[in-house]
Amino acid sequence: TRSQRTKGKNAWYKAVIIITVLGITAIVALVTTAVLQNKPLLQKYKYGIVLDAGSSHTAVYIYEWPAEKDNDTGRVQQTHSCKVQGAGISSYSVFPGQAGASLKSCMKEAESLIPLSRHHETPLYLGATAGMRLLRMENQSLSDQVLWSVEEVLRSSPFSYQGARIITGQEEGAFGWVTVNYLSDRLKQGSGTTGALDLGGASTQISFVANQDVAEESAENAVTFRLYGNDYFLYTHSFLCYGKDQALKLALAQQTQSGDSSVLDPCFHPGYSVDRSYFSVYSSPCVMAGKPLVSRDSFTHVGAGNASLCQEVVRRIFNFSSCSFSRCSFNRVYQPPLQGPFGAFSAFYFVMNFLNLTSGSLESSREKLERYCSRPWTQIKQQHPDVKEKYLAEYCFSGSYILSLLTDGYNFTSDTWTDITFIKKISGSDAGWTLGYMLNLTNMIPAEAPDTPPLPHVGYVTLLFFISLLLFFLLFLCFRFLRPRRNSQTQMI
Ligand SMILES: Nc1ccn([C@@H]2O[C@H](COP(=O)(O)OP(=O)(O)OP(=O)(O)O)[C@@H](O)[C@H]2O)c(=O)n1
Ligand SMILES: [Ca+2]
Repeated sequence: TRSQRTKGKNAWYKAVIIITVLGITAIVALVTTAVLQNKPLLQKYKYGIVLDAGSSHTAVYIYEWPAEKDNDTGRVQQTHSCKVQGAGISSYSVFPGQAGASLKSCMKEAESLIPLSRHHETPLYLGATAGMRLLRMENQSLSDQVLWSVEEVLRSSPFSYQGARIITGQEEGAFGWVTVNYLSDRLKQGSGTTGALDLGGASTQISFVANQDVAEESAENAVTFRLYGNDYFLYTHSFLCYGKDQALKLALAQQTQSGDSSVLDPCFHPGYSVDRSYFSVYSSPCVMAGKPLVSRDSFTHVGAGNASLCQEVVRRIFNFSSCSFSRCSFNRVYQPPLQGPFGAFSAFYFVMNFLNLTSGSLESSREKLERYCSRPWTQIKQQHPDVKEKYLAEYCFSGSYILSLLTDGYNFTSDTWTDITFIKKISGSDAGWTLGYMLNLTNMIPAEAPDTPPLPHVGYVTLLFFISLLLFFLLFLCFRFLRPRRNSQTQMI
């Protein structure tokens, strides 16, 4: 009976070892499967191209996103941008047929960057902004010819051409807002959003979430979006002619009304002196005031370098005289109370970054600008030999214009000034309307929140591991309690 007992014990030990080994193998296999199952496969990408045909230049943006996750927020990003040589497409009004040719080298670059197999399914859009809006106002036939010319070139590319059009100021403002909030991952979370401030050469846009009254008070400034299951009521406005190049023309037109042979301009550095033609100032449809009735064709533009006087000059290009709404920004345009924070991009960034004014209080920005504007033109040129003279000469004006637009125009104060962040890129993608425009046209932001599994992946694997461990332990306990009873019975016999 003793050998019987030892035999039984040995068999029992063998069973325990086999069960332990099998149990551990099963747990390891289970967890490995759970981990591997969700491991991303070799990443494949899809692509989209948007051409931003601005008033001062055209840029080609290439976006990419993981092929199997079309609807996932934050997944679309800019992989490349190409700056088209020369001025914006609206400047080809003299030879409209040549507008398309200017895009060719950037389009070739896009062909070489996007994998061949994806070319035919890559959507391609062109959106033109304020420069083309102004050309259309002046001469619709010329603006049509420019669009046909770019269309011809884009159609002949291997990509899936989706159209070239002049987008509205409302779209430009609203999609800039979508871009900024998509890139900062604020949409899916449903948390607070960021307003968007865009300054171009010919127009400027302001967009922020306001309450639903906007639609009642001024329907043309209201845009609603339903994104990831959240409703957003946006206020947006685009001021045509208030981009920084057109604003400079407005300011110069104000100062040349007397028709004098020279103008002492506080917005340019002391020692700056350039001959300008009256035509170059008054040729834009933005300049309402007529060209003064003088026989001379040009005037001498002389700098006086005084930022506070410049702000007074600039303030005169806004009309604050009347408002038929509860409140206005300027030019009789409705604007609800500001709701921050704000991201200010494109020329807001270029200019403020150049002037080192991207941080600090409104007062310190004013002081710094005052010092910068008063510096002699020769000194400024010496300090920045590689900046184009045309750009360099205008930074004092542009800085003063931006301060005046944001404070006198949009009503930012010393307190709310710090709500504004001057930005160029967010997570590697340029801030601007193009990304939002593409996301919208490709339906890449769903109206409803996508269904997500109740547990995150790590939680799921951990839970699975502990449940298997528990089962294994229970099995082990069963064996342990079964054995002694059978043994004692044998002993009694
Ligand atoms: N490094 C740079 C790049 C551009 N600019 C100027 O910034 C202004 C606006 O540029 P941008 O935002 O590119 O305007 P566009 O998109 O061309 O114009 P719009 O949006 O009005 O059509 C232009 O006067 C341009 O000359 C600048 O000062 N410094
Ligand atoms: Ca622009």
